[in-house]
Amino acid sequence: MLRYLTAARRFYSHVPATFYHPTIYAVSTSLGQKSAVAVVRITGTHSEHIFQQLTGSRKKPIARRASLRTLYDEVSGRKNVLDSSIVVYFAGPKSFTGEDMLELHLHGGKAVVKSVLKAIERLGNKKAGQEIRFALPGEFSQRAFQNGRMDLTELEGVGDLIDAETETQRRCAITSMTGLHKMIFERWRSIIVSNIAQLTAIIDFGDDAEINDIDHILQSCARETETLKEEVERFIHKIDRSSILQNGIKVALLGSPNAGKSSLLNRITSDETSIVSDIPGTTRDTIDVPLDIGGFKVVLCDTAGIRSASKDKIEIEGMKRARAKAAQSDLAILVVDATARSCVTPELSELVISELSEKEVITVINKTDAVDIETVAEVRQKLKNQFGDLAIIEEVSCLDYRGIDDLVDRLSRFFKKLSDLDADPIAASKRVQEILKKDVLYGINEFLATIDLGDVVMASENLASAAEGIGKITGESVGIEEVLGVVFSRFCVGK
Ligand SMILES: Nc1nc2c(ncn2[C@@H]2O[C@H](COP(=O)(O)OP(=O)(O)OP(=O)(O)O)[C@@H](O)[C@H]2O)c(=O)[nH]1
Repeated sequence: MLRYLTAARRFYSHVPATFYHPTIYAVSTSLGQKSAVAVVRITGTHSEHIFQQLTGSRKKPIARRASLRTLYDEVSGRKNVLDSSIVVYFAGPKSFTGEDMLELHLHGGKAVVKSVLKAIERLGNKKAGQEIRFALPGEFSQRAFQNGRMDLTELEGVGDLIDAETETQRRCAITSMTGLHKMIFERWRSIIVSNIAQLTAIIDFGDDAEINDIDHILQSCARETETLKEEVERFIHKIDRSSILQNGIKVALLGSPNAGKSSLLNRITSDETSIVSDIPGTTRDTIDVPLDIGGFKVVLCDTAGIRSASKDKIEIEGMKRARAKAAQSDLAILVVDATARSCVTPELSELVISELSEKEVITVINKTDAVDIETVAEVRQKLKNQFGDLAIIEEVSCLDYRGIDDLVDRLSRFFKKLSDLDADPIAASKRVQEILKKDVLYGINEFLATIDLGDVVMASENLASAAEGIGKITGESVGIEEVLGVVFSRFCVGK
C-alpha cells in the first residue's frame, strides 16, 4: 500500500499542465545538413516509453546522466541497429519544457537522423493513447511557457539569443533570457498592485476614514506612481537605443559622383560589393550591405553621387533616394575627393549643414595617394571652414588602403558611444515595446491625470489597466491566446 501511495504521489506531483498533449520530437540542430552530431529532442508524457523502445531497455532511465546507447528500430519483429548515440533523459518538472524530455545526440549523417525520426514516429499509437508527432515551430518553448518554466520575456530572450549575429545582440538577448526583465516587471506590478489595494480601501471604507488620512494615501500613491512612470520612461528610452543595435546601425555613404563611395564600401567590407568605375554616376540606386564592425551590426548604404547638373531622370531619382537614406541614417560618411577642384559641392554642403546638422557626420578625404600632403592639408582646411565643428575628418586612400583601419576604429568608437555601453543594452520585442507604451505608460499617465481630479475609482481602474499591460508582457494576464501566436510564430522547429 505504501509503495502504491508513494508511486501515486510521485506520479501526480509532477503532472505538467501539458500532460495530455501529444509527445513531440524534432531535430534541434540544423535539419537536413550533414554534421558531426545531430541532437533530436523529445518532450512529453511518452518520452520514457520512447527511451525504452529505442534502447531496448526495460528500466526507467536515470535522469540527467548521459549514457552511450545503441538505438534500435523494430519492424515486423526484426530489430535493426540505427545508431550508437549519447542519450540524456530529463525527468519533469526539472527540464526545459517542464515535461519528461529525452535528448539523443546522434551521429549527424542525414540518413541516421532520418532513420531515428522515422523510428520515433512509428512508436506513436493514437488509438492506444500514445500520440507522438513532429513538433511545430516554437512548440518546445510553448510547452516551457505553459508549464510555468519561463515567462514570455525570458522566452523571447531565448529566441533573440539564437538569432543573435553580433556580440551586442547577444548581450541584449542575455538580459531578457536570464530573467532580469521579468524581475523588473514583477517589481513594477507589485508597486501598482499595492497602490490599487490602497485605492480600493478608500473606495470601500473611505466614508469611515479621516479626510486627512485619505489625502495622505492619495498623495503617496501619486508620488510612487510618478517615480514608477520615470522608471518606465527610462526603460523605454533604453529599449529604443538598444533596438538601433538590434536592427543594425544605419550608416549612409554620401558624396559627389566619382568621390570613391563604392570603393570605400568595398574597402570597409573587404569585398567587391559595389561596382567601382571612373564613369561618374555609376551607382544609381542605394545598396544596403549588412556587416559586423567591432561587434556591432551595421547596415552600410552606398548611395548615388549628389550633384546639381543632371537631367537624367534615373540619376535624379537616385539622388532623391540618397538624401532620404541620409535622413534615416544614424551616421553619415561624407566622401570627399582630394583630387577634385571643388571637393564639396554646394548641394552636399547644404545637405550636411541643413539636413544632417543633428546627426554625426564623418568626412573622409579620399584618394590621398593621388595628391601631395599640402593638397590634403588644403582640403582639410576647406572642410573646417565649411563645416566648423561638424567636421570630423579622416584621410584615406581606397587604392592603397591607407587610413582605412583608422576609419574603422573611429566608426567602432562612434558605435560604442551611440549604444551607451556603460550599461548593458536591453532588447525587447515589438510586442513588448507596444504594450509598454500603449498599456503600461498610458495607464500610468491616465492614473496621474485622474487622481489629480480626485476621481479615485477611475484612477484605480487606470492603474489596473497598467498592471494588466505588465501581465500581457509576461504572459500572466488577459489576451494570452492572442500574444502566444505573436511570440511563438517567430520560433523555428526544435526551439
Ligand atoms: N587614385 C585613387 N583612385 C580612387 C580611389 N578611390 C576610388 N578611386 C577611383 O575613383 C573612381 C570612382 O570610384 P567609385 O568608388 O566608383 O566612386 P563613387 O563615388 O562610388 O562613384 P559614383 O558611383 O559615380 O557615385 C574609380 O575609377 C576608382 O578606381 C583612391 O583612393 N585613389
